[in-house]
Amino acid sequence: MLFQRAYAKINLTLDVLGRRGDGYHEVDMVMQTVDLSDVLWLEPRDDGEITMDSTSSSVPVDERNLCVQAAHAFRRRTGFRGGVHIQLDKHIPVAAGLAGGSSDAAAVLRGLNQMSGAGLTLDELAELGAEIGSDVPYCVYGGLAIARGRGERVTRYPHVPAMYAVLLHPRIFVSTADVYKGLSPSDFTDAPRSETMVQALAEGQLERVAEIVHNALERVTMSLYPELKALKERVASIAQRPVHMSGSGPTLYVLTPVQTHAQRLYNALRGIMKDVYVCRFVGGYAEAHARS
Ligand SMILES: C[C@@](CO)(OP(=O)(O)O)[C@H](O)COP(=O)(O)OP(=O)(O)OC[C@H]1O[C@@H](n2ccc(N)nc2=O)[C@H](O)[C@@H]1O
Ligand SMILES: Nc1ncnc2c1ncn2[C@@H]1O[C@H](COP(=O)(O)OP(=O)(O)O)[C@@H](O)[C@H]1O
Repeated sequence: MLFQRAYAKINLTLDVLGRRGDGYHEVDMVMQTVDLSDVLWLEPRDDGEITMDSTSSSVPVDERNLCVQAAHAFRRRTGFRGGVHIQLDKHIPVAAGLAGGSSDAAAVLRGLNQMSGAGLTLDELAELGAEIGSDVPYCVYGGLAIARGRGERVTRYPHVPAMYAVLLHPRIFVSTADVYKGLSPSDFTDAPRSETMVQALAEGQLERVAEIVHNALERVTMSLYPELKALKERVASIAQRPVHMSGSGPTLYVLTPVQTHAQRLYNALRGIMKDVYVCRFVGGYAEAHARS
């Protein structure tokens, strides 16, 4: 049995440069892994089947699951014929803007690479991941990175900022496709903030980071879900710090470089919401099982 951890991400910046002809948007985003994770167990099957189970009833366990899609994509790419049963212990909220599904898919790619001995590089796994979803290539690497294109062009930064994020997941279901559809040209920019963000993180200007955070999708998500806007204002008044949204939402987060501040904030926010998490920024996945 093989064990893989699949971490959540938050978007520290998310700029949209414009709409493309293929139904996607050209984006430029700073992604950061946080230590909220799903756990996957991969068990070889003698009959060559791909099957899965999940602790969460909110995700399908058939071909719609990104884990199953990743296993098929891996077999197509490598010719690996082995079967696998995937046990998914789900802890990352679903459809939350935290890339839980993409991260699970990336974990299956890394896990099958190890199990099969196929020896694909992380770059090759990331390229394969793009067939499954825009965020999967980033999730193959994890850590701090800028993702461009539709998300699949990833530049990694080895730096791990000493930062905490308090995440809040209001139980609202958000469709990523609907949010992108709601963008208008006034949401687009030619001047993405990603380089500025990465520089501030590298220079340890952690208090500046919260000022640079930007998410072009926030206007749309907040207009689709006015209750989220109200919640954000309430959280800001409790936290006395800026509150941000990850990805297409609805997860909100507050950043602080001080662990005791994060813990205090967690205690205060638990009074108004059930799904609150104190997370630390973490680096990328070890490359031990892939050629470099
Ligand atoms: C918004 C982001 C930010 O990190 O994350 P989440 O909120 O999903 O975590 C991503 O761009 C989401 O990536 P992901 O969830 O992998 O998207 P995909 O499955 O590839 O696409 C879902 C749908 O979103 C739209 N889409 C996605 C990516 C992109 N660059 N432009 C788009 O317009 C398309 O309509 C697409 O059909
Ligand atoms: N392993 C998985 N975990 C979570 N969601 C999954 C998974 N496989 C497929 N999905 C589907 O993908 C959609 C987006 O899920 P998720 O990746 O959690 O959100 P987001 O893209 O907002 O970060 C959901 O509608 C869910 O049903």
